[in-house]
Parts: sequence; C-alpha cells; structure tokens
Amino acid sequence: MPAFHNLYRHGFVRVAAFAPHVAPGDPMENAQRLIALAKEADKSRAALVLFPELSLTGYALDDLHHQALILQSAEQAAAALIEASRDLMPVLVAGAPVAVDGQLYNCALIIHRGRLLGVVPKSYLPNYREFYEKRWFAEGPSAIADSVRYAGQDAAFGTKLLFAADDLPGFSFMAEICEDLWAVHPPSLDGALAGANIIVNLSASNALIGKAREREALVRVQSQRTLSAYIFAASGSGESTTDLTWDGQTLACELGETIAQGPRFEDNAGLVTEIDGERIVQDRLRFSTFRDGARNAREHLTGWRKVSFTLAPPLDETLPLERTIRRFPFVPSDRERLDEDCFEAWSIQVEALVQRLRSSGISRAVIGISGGLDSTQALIVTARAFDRLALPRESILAYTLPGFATSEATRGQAIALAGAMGVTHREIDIRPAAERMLADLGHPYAEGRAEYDVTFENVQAGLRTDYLFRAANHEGALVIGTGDLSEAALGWCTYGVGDHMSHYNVNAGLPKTLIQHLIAWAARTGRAGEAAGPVLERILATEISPELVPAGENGQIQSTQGVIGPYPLQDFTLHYVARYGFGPEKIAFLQETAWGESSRSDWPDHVAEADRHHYAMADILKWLDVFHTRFFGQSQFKRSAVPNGPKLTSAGALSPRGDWRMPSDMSAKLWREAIARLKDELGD
Ligand SMILES: Nc1ncnc2c1ncn2[C@@H]1O[C@H](COP(=O)(O)OP(=O)(O)OC[C@H]2O[C@@H]([n+]3cccc(C(=O)O)c3)[C@H](O)[C@@H]2O)[C@@H](O)[C@H]1O
Ligand SMILES: Nc1ncnc2c1ncn2[C@@H]1O[C@H](COP(=O)(O)OP(=O)(O)OP(=O)(O)O)[C@@H](O)[C@H]1O
Ligand SMILES: NC(=O)CC[C@H](N)C(=O)O
Repeated sequence: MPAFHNLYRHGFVRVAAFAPHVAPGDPMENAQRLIALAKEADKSRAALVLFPELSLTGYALDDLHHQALILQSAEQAAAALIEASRDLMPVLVAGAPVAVDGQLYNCALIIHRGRLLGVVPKSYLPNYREFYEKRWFAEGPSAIADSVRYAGQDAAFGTKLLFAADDLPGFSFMAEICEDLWAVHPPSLDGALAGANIIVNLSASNALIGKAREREALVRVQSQRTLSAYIFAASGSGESTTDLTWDGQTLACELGETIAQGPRFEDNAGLVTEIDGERIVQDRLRFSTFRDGARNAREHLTGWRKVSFTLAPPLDETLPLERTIRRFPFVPSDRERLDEDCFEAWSIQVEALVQRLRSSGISRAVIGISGGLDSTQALIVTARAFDRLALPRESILAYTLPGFATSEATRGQAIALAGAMGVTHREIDIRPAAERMLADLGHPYAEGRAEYDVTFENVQAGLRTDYLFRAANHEGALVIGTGDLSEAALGWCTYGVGDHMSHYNVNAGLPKTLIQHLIAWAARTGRAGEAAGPVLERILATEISPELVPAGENGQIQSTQGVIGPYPLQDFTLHYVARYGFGPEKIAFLQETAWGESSRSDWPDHVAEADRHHYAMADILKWLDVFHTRFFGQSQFKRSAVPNGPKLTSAGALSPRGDWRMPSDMSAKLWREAIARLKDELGD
C-alpha cells in the first residue's frame, strides 16, 4: 500500500520548471547545467522538469542557428541529456533545433529514463517586430515526417503528440513552444481535447515592461479555457542582451488559478509545485461543453498520437505537498479579494430578493431574528432590497421569538439590531404554545422532566416557523429564509415545519465560513447603516448555537460545532465533495495539509488569533465521518425540498433544481467504509 503522506497516492503530480543560466552557443555546457537542475528536481521527486525554448543552444543566436557546428553540438548535448536521464525519475522537456528532411525545426525534446520519447516542433514562428524565426526555422505543421532519428534514437515527431504515464492516472501532457500560446488557435486547445491534462510551454519570451503580467494572463486563461494545468518556463540570464533582455519567468497555473511562480531576474531560478491531476479530470467530467469541444474540433483532433511511459513514482516515501492548500476554500486569504467577494455575495443576495419581491408584488417581509449570524445577514440583505425598491424599512417585520433556551444576550442583540436598522420589531413568546404542544404530545418535559430531545428542539423551531408563516399571511408579507449552505449540507435544520422552510431563502448559497466576513464587511463599509456597527460586532463575537436546549448545570450552552464539527473543516469538505467529487481519502490528505498540526503557520490576517486551530488526523477523520454520514446518508431529503434561493459560489447551492441532484434514500456506507479503512491504516 502506498504511503498515505505521499502526494502521488492522491492524484498529484510534482512538476518543476527552471530557467537555467544559458551559455549561448555552447550546447554541451548547457546540457551540463540542465542535468544539474534535473538532478535537483529528481531529488525532490518531481515527475516532470521543464526547461525553456532552445535551452540546449540558447535562443538569441540569430543566424548562428544555421551553423553546422552548433547543430551537431546540440545533438551531442541532447544525447548527453538523454544518457543522464537514465538515472532520473522525471520526464525532462528541453529545447533544441532539430533538422528533419532538410528543414530546421525549433523543437521540444521529451526525454525519460534514457529514451527520447518524442520531438515536438513549434507550430507558430513569430516573425514580427523583434522576432525573425521564419528566417531560420520551418513551421511544425508543415512537416511530413512522423518520426525522427535524433541523438542516436528513433522518436515520434510532430505537433500532435500526447505523452502519458501508464502508471499515474492524470499525468498526461503535451508541449507547445512560446509563440504557440500567443497564436489565436494555440496547439494546446486541441492537445487538451485530445487528452492532455498538463500543457508545458518552452518559451524564450524577452522581458519588457508589463510582459510578465501579459504572460501570466495568457497562461492562466489558457489553463482555464483548456481545463488543464499549464507550466511555463521562459529563458533567463545568460541569453544574449544584444538587443533584448530575458527574465526567466516560470509559472504554473491550474484551472484558471496561478499556483506557483518562480523568481525572475535571477540565475537558475525556477519553481517546484504539484498539479492536482484528479481535480482536472473531475472538472472535465462535469463540464459538458468540454466534450462538445472535442466533437466540434474533430478534424483538428485526428492524427494525435499517444506516447506512453512508466513513471514509477516512489510510493513508499513520505512526500507531502509543497503547494499551498487554502484552509478556507470559500474565503480568499487576501483582504482585497475578500472584500470583492463580500461585495459580490451581498449584491447577488440583494438582487435575488429584489426580483422576487418585484415579481410577487409583495412589499412586506417577515423574518425571525435570533441575534445570530444567519438571520443578521438575511436582515441586512432584506433591508438593502427594500431600499432599492424604495419600500419603507418599517415594512420589514423582524420577530424575536424567545423559547426555552433563548439567552437575554442574543435576544438583546436581535432587538438592538432591529432598532439600528430601522425595521419594525415584534416579539412573540413561543413558550406557552410550545408547552401546550409538548403536553399534547405527552412529552416528559410537560411533566417537569428535563428531557431535551429532538422533539423538544423541533417543537420550538417548528412553532417559530409556524408563527412566521401565519404572520406573513396576516400581514401580506414574504417569509425570508435564513438557513445557509453549510447547514443544508449537514441537514442541520428542522425539516418542513421548521427553519428549513421559508418563502424565499436569501442565504441558501452562503457557506457558514463566509457569513461572518460578510457581516464584518457590511459593518465596516456601512452597508448595514452606521448605527448597526456596535451590535454587529457583538453578534460576530457570539458562539454559534441553535439555543434550543437550556444550558446545562455547568452553564454550558448547546454548541453547534461540538455536534456537527467545526465549520471550517466541514466547509472545506463540502467544497471538495460538491465541486470536485473527491473521496474522503483525498480530502483527509488535503485537510491535513491545510489544517494538520504540522501545517504551515501563515494565517490570513482576517483569522483571529483565537481561531487559529490545528487538527490532528483523528479529529479530521472523526469530522469527515460526521460530514459524509450526514451529507450522503441523512440530509438529502431536506435538500430535495428546499425553498428557492440564489446560488452564490461555484461549489453550488445544493438546490435539487440547480446544482445538486442525488437520491434521498442513499446510504453513506461506501464513504464511511473508506473512512474506517483510513482510521485502521493511520492507526486510530
Ligand atoms: N430520507 C428521509 N426521507 C424522508 N424523511 C426522513 C428521511 N430521513 C429521516 N426522515 C424524517 O425526518 C425527521 C427528522 O428530521 P427533522 O424533523 O428535521 O429533525 P432532525 O434532523 O432529527 O433534527 C433537527 C436537528 O437540527 C438542529 N437544528 C434545528 C434547527 C435549527 C438549527 C440551527 O442551528 O440552525 C439546528 C437541531 O438541533 C436538531 O439536531 C424524522 O421524523 C424522520 O422520520
Ligand atoms: N429566538 C429567536 N427569535 C427569532 N427567530 C429565531 C430565534 N431562534 C431562531 N430563530 C430563527 O430560526 C433560524 C435558525 O435559528 P438558529 O438560531 O437555530 O440557528 P442559526 O442557523 O445559527 O441561525 P442564526 O445564526 O440566525 O441564529 C434563525 O435564523 C431565525 O430565523
Ligand atoms: N520566442 C517566442 O516565440 C517569443 C514570442 C512571444 N510572443 C513573446 O512575445 O515573447
């Protein structure tokens, strides 16, 4: 069995990209420099090492590309590189000029364990402004030959070559060369459709003001468009500065996100990171127009050939990820991005409710406010929607509905909030009705026994909902829902006659880990009105609790996260289950990387010191089990009957009409067994 803490077991592929210091016109010397870097990458157990365009000769040689001695020496240097690769694990991708049938091509050499797997010529030769490549090279697609003898080996030759490891699913790649990416129809568009999950680009892109940004934009967008990982390495120091300069930019982007960048303007700089091959495979499964793309590009996709190789990664070694896995997939670490996301989320929620109020012709709203996070956010959104429609805020009827465990603190917060926001506050004590219902049911509580079971809880949640709906009838109003995405995932709500139901749920798509930031943002930016600031601060500082059960003798209140798990972990799991379909084993590995005891100490500054927790594997597995049991085995019947509400994040809204369809009578057996096996394996 491969080691659990080994990235290759979990669908990752470690890749390296370097910009070696170039010796122009000295291929043998360059080969030695490439070999030294390849050995470094081998030590870090990389599966792929990328070098820049014409990295064996140097790019800026001008007419010297046609000098016989340079071409011969390049071939000898390639042979030396191939020989050196015998003892190395990674596939090496280096650039060299290769003559085929009397034409010279600007090529990528794909080398693995002493074999030249293939030679890929550049398709698009820049011949404008500072570039003169057509003076020396022929265009790849014009070649007739489909194989080449080079550096003492017979190898596949052509622009339509796909390289795939036969022992590592997800590790398949194709190569394109610098300008190919700038072309209107880059070869990687077809390469991705033909099956390449990773695209490598050998580049010699000269440095100009703004060029690094331009390259990053191209690489990032191409990784998004092709649903792939895109690795880029541009020539760096040592290249001739006769008229141009070289910065050695290295980049790795995956599905539209930059995951690593090497330093620029340094000798032999580069990057080492990991590509999540499984995430790419999963995203392509879901994105049906990716398949349609293959249909429509049929004529471009004929003639692609697959070259297989065996990587044999060291599965028994401990190989943790170098790549950063975000602790909060729904919450950007960067403050500016977080503010942007808060603005987006809030605007979407407001827009959604405005449309519903407009279309229904209803101009009053009813909302139960507990002084907790969810109902606060829903009230802020409702108030803004009313402002937009020029409806008076007094038409929002905010009810406090104290029950058996409602604390004076949260009730006070709710009342203060209603006052600060200028909405109408009303209160109905639900206890007499709840006592009556419990007595009618013959519940032990009615006889004075402290039995706080689910009936005791749901009687209160149900009566609140009953009152809110009847108030809505009575007042001609719409009941605003408050339940969030994380609660829907876990089934943490009272079904039907309970907080599960409303006329329109503005929070349906909102993960719990984002809500506190939204409220803080609203307070900071005055979105909730100046007067609301202090009470919002108090609400943010209150522990999350449904307050359905009275405090114990020790004064301890019912803690939501003590029952269903810490929301940061459960939101993390939700993101990877709903968006990418990952199994518990992969999620446990990711979670340990992000949240484990030995995980990195860098925290986004928006996470308070007191909230900077680490979790041991035993806790991770415990809460994974709770999540999977509830998500797959218990709560879909609740999700399959949720009210309307807007989708907010790409992980979905879990609405059965939208992003999440599954049977309501499923068993969580498969997932729980996988978690049990992990517990055995990891010694818990
Ligand atoms: N697959 C299925 N299809 C159809 N019905 C199914 C079902 N599985 C169970 N059921 C039925 O559903 C009922 C159980 O569901 P339900 O009545 O909802 O009750 P249940 O899920 O057992 O309890 C609600 C939980 O949510 C918590 N809660 C409630 C309210 C607010 C908050 C909060 O913090 O926001 C938390 C509360 O503390 C409690 O633990 C049972 O009567 C069962 O027979
Ligand atoms: N005391 C209360 N008064 C009025 N409404 C309440 C009260 N308690 C609960 N509710 C309503 O029921 C919903 C679910 O409440 P609960 O407090 O159980 O959990 P929650 O999901 O954490 O919500 P919140 O963060 O708003 O408290 C609340 O959002 C609110 O609309
Ligand atoms: N070597 C190349 O193909 C360079 C062209 C590329 N468009 C650049 O601007 O850098």
